[in-house]
Order: sequence, then C-alpha cells, then structure tokens
Amino acid sequence: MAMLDVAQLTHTYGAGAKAHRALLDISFSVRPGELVSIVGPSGCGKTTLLRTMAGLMEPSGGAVSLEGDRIVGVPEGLAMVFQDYRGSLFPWLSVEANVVFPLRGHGLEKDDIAARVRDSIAAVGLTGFEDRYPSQLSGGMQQRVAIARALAYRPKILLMDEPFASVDAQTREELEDLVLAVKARFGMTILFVTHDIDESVYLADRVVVLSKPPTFVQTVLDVDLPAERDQIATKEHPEFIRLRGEAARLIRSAPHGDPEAHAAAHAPAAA
Ligand SMILES: Nc1ncnc2c1ncn2[C@@H]1O[C@H](COP(=O)(O)OP(=O)(O)OP(=O)(O)O)[C@@H](O)[C@H]1O
Repeated sequence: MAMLDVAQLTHTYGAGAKAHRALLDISFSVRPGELVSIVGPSGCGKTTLLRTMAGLMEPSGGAVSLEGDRIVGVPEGLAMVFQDYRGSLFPWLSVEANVVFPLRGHGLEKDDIAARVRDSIAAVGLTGFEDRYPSQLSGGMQQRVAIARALAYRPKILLMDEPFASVDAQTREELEDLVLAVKARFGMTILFVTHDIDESVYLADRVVVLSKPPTFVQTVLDVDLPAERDQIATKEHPEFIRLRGEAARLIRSAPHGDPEAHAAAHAPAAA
C-alpha cells in the first residue's frame, strides 16, 4: 500500500466569476521509504497542494490518504519542515527544548523522549549545541534543528516545503546530503517540494513534474541512479544529466491545464 496517496485532487479558490481553478487533477503516490520530489513552474500550486496534504485546507475534490486513511484535518503521522526556519523554531527555547516540544502530550516515557531527542540531534550533527538558542545558530544549523525536531517525532511521512531555499549553496548541498542520510538511517518516507530541478533529481527516487495552473501532473520521472548519491559523481552521471534536461524542458514548456479537454477526457461514455 502507498504511504501517501493523492487521488484526483482538485482545488478552486473563490466562486462564480471570481473562481480561480488552481488544481485541475493531481494524482500520484509515495511508497514507504521513498523520497518523491515535486517540481513545477512558478505559481503551479505547490503551496495549495502541500496545504491540502497537510490537512490544513480542504480540497474542492479528490482525496489525500495516509496509509489508506483519508486526511481530514492535520494527521498525527505527518511532520513538516518549511523554508522559513526562523518562523518555525521557537526563539525562546533551546535547541533541545525545540526538539522536545512536539513530543509532549503523547504519553511517551521520559526515557524514550530523552533517547529520541539525543538520537535526532546526533543524526543532524548538532550534538554539543543542545543548550544554544536559535539566534545563536547559523541558518543551516537552524534548519538542522527543524529536521531533528521532525525526526524525533518519528512521522510516517515528512513533508519538506522548499526547505533549503534560504541557505547558501554549500550549506544547501550539506543539508541535501543530510536528508539522504536520515532517509537511509530511519527508513523515512519524504515528499520534497522544490523549485530547484537539480535538487529534485539528486534527492529523489521519483520526480513529479507539474504543469501551469490549472495544474495537472505532466509526468512522473523514475530516477534510475545509484542509491548512494554524491554531489559531484551523481551530477556527472549521464542519467542525472538526462533527467535534469527532461525535467527542465517540461517545466520551461509547461502547458496550462485545459478544464474542457480534461472534462471531455473524463466524461462517462455515452450510452
Ligand atoms: N487564496 C487564494 N485565492 C485565489 N487564488 C489563489 C489563492 N492562493 C493561491 N491562488 C492562486 O492559485 C495558484 C496556485 O498558487 P500556489 O500559491 O499554490 O502556487 P505555488 O506553486 O506555491 O506558487 P510559488 O511558485 O509562487 O511558490 C496561483 O495561480 C495563485 O495565484
């Protein structure tokens, strides 16, 4: 069974003459232990899609399911890491207290919480920084804290919304490799939204390429690259070069969804 299943998702903002159809028909799934990335042209509806998947917004049609259960409201087994790490960490709490925060109130034993927190902070390379406050850390380190917090929660799926868009290029590469390391170590299932085509291919098992709004899935690319990725060797691999070229061409020439053609294609056959 898919960990996350997005089935014929549609969304229209407003109604009547002011209606704006954002999502025309989005269907894809994420298997357990897989990293699926989502790329598309600017304004293609990535935020709308993420908000729907996180249960923060009800779609106009279709459904999102987590392990077969339809998502209505924010589901238990889901954690998110956002681009804006400044807004997502509590500035008045230490690194450790930030990581502990979402574990409170779940009936976990003290020892279990302590072990999860220690393990997650170690996994993101921040052992020794437990007592620091977010303002005492670089942007990349703050994003590591956000990742540690999500790891400690042990979600079924981790949604990452352009998480590295605000850090410098070198830090970005380090954080990408950190995501791959924690995915391997914790068998994490990850949905990764990005504007960066290289990043989408480098990290993923599959890449979902979206159209312009009203948005549909143009294609899903299988990333047939060795599981062990390397910032230099993988990006020189002929298959990486082919895939990034294909994704770039699809995004550059992305069409808008055509509601009439879509309705005709999905109309029931005439009797
Ligand atoms: N509240 C709203 N009311 C009306 N239209 C909206 C609303 N929010 C988004 N839209 C429109 O829906 C479409 C998808 O918007 P969304 O913000 O989901 O795209 P995005 O891919 O996240 O954008 P970006 O590439 O800028 O991050 C856009 O055409 C946008 O203008």
